[in-house]
Amino acid sequence: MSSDRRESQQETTTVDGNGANSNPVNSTTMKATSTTVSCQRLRLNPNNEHRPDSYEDLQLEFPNSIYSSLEKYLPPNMLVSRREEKVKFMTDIMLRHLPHGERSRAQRHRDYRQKITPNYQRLHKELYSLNPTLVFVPAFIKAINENTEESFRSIISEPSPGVFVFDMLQPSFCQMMLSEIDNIMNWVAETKFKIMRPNTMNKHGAVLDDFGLDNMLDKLMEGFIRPISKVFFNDVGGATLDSHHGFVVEYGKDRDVDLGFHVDDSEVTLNVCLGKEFLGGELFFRGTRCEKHVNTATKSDEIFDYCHIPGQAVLHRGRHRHGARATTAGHRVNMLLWCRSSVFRELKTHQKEFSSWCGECFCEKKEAKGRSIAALRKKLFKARASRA
Ligand SMILES: O=C(O)CCC(=O)C(=O)O
Ligand SMILES: [Fe+2]
Repeated sequence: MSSDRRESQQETTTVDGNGANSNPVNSTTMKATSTTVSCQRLRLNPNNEHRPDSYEDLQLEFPNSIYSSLEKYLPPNMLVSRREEKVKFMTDIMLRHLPHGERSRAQRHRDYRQKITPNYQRLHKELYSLNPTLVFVPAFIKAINENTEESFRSIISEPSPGVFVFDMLQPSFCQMMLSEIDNIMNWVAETKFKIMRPNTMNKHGAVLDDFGLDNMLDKLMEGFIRPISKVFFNDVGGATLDSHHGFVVEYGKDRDVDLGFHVDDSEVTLNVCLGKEFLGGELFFRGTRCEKHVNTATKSDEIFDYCHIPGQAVLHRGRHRHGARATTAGHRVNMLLWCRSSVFRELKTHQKEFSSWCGECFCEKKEAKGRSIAALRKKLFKARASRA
């Protein structure tokens, strides 16, 4: 049996991350604050005159941009408060609106991060804020600044439908990230701290968000991945990506070997190789499927294999079925950003068919259309025959 057939007949797994995309506010103060503000409410009509604070430099429970947007709904007495007090107030309100299970999960995750952030000593501080010229190759920055489909197409290739490939990261940035990751792994080994792994399938690797890189990765998603996804993945919420799960995976000796056939818990996945030197590790793609059709057969034109190159990014729908072959020599490190859209997830619950992106829904729709045209033809033919 060829390896392709084996993969396409394998059951596809949905890989879940720990789902978190946020950093803690001091939990002791948080509890105290929730007692004092829990009876307070947001105002119904925003104060549009108010100029919100910037929250970008803070490690927050929810995406930073939400705080700036929510601020104009604060009651008048809160509008003049210090930024930290506004953060506590808004965090408390948002937490109160999470379902109970979600709230305790968020609390546990906040406690977990609180054990890391004050103790982990960053190696390269410049990695923690996004400086485009430090991170990206010039052609990528130029295409993003122009922000047109044409400019994206000039630097991005699509070797197979729905798989977009482009040069993205500066070699010096890859080096810096690799040494920061080594530093994280050394801290984990020295402190014997049991970290959460990136997802249900990888035993190695680390969640970058948990180590303070969440703000930088949020900027990467908002400023650089969302504009591209808006053009190429509009059908899965590419224009409305609003949260992420950012992590690294490591393959080689004493690390993961390969990654089974799966779909990601994301709308759009950015997968970029950081290095180092390795053999193998190819990504294999086998067509995009909705939940109902995730285990249906692969068509020959959906088979595509991709070889990782350091600095080069692959962008694909999370529902594009894929896996990674064994890294047979050396050490491979990849950075992943699972980008999610809450709007798309909500809309999806009201839909039954996804022919704009699911290969199987598309075929079913085409076949149904073919059948109805054939039935109509037959009817017309019969009518004409009976008139003759
Ligand atoms: O190893 C790779 O490059 C693939 C990783 C991946 O698909 C994932 O983590 O979701
Ligand atoms: Fe994946």
